[in-house]
Amino acid sequence: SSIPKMLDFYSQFNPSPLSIKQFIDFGQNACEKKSFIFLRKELPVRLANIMKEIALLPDNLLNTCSVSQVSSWYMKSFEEVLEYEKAEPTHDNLQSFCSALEHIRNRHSDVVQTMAQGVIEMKETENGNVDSSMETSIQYFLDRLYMSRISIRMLINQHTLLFGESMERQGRHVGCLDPACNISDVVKDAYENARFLCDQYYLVSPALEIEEHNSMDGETLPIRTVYVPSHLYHMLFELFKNSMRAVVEHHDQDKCETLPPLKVLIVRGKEDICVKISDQGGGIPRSQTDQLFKYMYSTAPQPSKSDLHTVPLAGYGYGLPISRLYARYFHGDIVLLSCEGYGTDAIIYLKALSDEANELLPIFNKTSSKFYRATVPTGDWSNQDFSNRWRYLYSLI
Ligand SMILES: N#Cc1c[nH]c2ncccc12
Repeated sequence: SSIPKMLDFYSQFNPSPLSIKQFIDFGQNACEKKSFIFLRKELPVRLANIMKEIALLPDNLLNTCSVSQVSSWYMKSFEEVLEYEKAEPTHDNLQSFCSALEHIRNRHSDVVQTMAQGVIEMKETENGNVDSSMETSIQYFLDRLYMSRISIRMLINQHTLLFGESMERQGRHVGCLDPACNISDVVKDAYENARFLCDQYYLVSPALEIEEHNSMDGETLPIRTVYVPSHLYHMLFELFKNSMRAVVEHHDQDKCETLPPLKVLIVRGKEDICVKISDQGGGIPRSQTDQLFKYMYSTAPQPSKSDLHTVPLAGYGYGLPISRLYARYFHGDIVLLSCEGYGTDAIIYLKALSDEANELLPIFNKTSSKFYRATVPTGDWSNQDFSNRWRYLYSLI
């Protein structure tokens, strides 16, 4: 039957969140047929859910050529997966399913940049005055689009790593998961790479001090957990770049003082694992902290490509909002606590227990579609400026 009918059909189902424990348990004695049977239903469900939401976008964003480009990528991928809806799990079909997934993953590799371009195009058509309710609904949508994309790429990566050509044993790794991820090793890795960029541009960089406390499981060190190292690396690399930039720019060089070091504290608690990066980079005022997580705010007209690699720590780009989505994807978070005039603590929270680390997935339903069409009540807090209406509405969801 037609694609729009299939869209309506599959968008009625809620996505099924998997926990890190389920990913690991399945992957440790993985069965390609079971994975195929699960994915040929779950991928269309997740694709259809987010495609319904793309269709609800404000017209001035939906009609930009960038957003229609992204929408056509999703439509094409949805069709391609549906070709396997009733296919027999023969060796050939399993093999072609795997390459179809790799093809889909490549098709969607530039979704984030293309959406950022769409936001810029929209700002141009609105000649810059985008009201805050528009900003809030774009923030709401992009958070959900990118979270959905993280989850679909996680499913595709697990299947192609476990059953694809690159079958060579990944040591103890299970797909892109490491059952014994050494957190301080990932911290050092991200620090060294951010420091390389910092040295290249500023000729100096702050030192790193790491401290670990394990209040659980016999206080064993180093602290290890089941996680996706590439997700943790992405978050740490982004935070280190911002901390280093703040420290170097806050300390004028001619005094030849050594820069204050970045201090990282890794703590294993009963429920949470925390990775705190403390810098003495002068901090930012409280009024600006949540701006750093905004897609609209951080979509400054992109410096030309040449600038981006010459000024590696320039702008904030989408790094912070997307890093926070990676943390939230398995029910963790990223929080920025700044003391203006002194420095900033950036804390990554992870779930300590893999059976509590469930995927956090957007669900297309009446609530989410209402969000795009709502007329909101007048302010209900004293001297609340009316731009915060959406925040109030958001709090209801
Ligand atoms: N992320 C992050 C940051 C970590 N330290 C910072 N200082 C000023 C502005 C942003 C940051």
